[in-house]
Amino acid sequence: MSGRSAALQPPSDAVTPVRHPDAPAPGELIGSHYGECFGCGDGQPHGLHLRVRAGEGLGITAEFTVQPAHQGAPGLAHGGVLTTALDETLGSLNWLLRTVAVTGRLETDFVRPVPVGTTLHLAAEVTAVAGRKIYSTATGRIGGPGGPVAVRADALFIEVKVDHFVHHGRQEEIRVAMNDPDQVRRARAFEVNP
Ligand SMILES: CCCCCCCCCCCCCC(=O)SCCNC(=O)CCNC(=O)[C@H](O)C(C)(C)COP(=O)(O)OP(=O)(O)OC[C@H]1O[C@@H](n2cnc3c(N)ncnc32)[C@H](O)[C@@H]1OP(=O)(O)O
Repeated sequence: MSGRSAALQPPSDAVTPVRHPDAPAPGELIGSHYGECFGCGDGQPHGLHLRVRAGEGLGITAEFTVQPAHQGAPGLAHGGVLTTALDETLGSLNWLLRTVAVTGRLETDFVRPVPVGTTLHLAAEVTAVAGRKIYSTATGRIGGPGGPVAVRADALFIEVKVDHFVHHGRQEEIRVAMNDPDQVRRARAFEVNP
């Protein structure tokens, strides 16, 4: 059983967005947007260390292997961790639009249990854009990229300015990020008009 709420249905004036000409090439590994990110950063020992690749059009793929630190029930991935993997994959679609956006709404269907040690093969795509609202969908499969769906999600991301993070983030981390030229470059890479 699945279904998305009305808030995740694109309005009638939504359009199909265009892949940004400077988006990473299909097949290119998309680096982490922030080293301390729980989803994609290398700086989090128990993070997901998600590896994301740009796909064709408005799609991307990603992989994440469930570790013992990600358990909910014995030997099984925690649902919140699986949702994080979907959220991070969907968030990486920002790179294809070169837009900065944050998750506004995310609805997950848990279809099959995912044991520890399993590699989750994720695929996500942007489906529509209406003003600042970006609609997207993702699946996570087990046993290979063509294997059965274990989780799927629909999401609404809302475009924000980089200032969103500077204003809301704890100053300690913001200061470190702003003093890191690589981090500033990565943040600016999301923006169409830096
Ligand atoms: C320096 C370092 C930089 C690093 C960069 C890394 C970036 C990558 C990060 C990726 C990390 C991975 C991902 C993560 O983990 S992102 C982290 C998790 N997400 C957040 O923390 C977001 C928290 N929420 C907010 O900040 C605000 O609520 C936002 C910004 C989202 C909207 O507040 P804002 O005041 O700006 O806008 P608005 O309220 O006028 O709404 C605008 C439109 O949107 C519609 N709407 C809004 N919410 C919802 C909803 N829940 N359901 C349905 N609709 C919703 C709303 O009806 C309106 O529609 P319309 O009236 O126009 O039709």
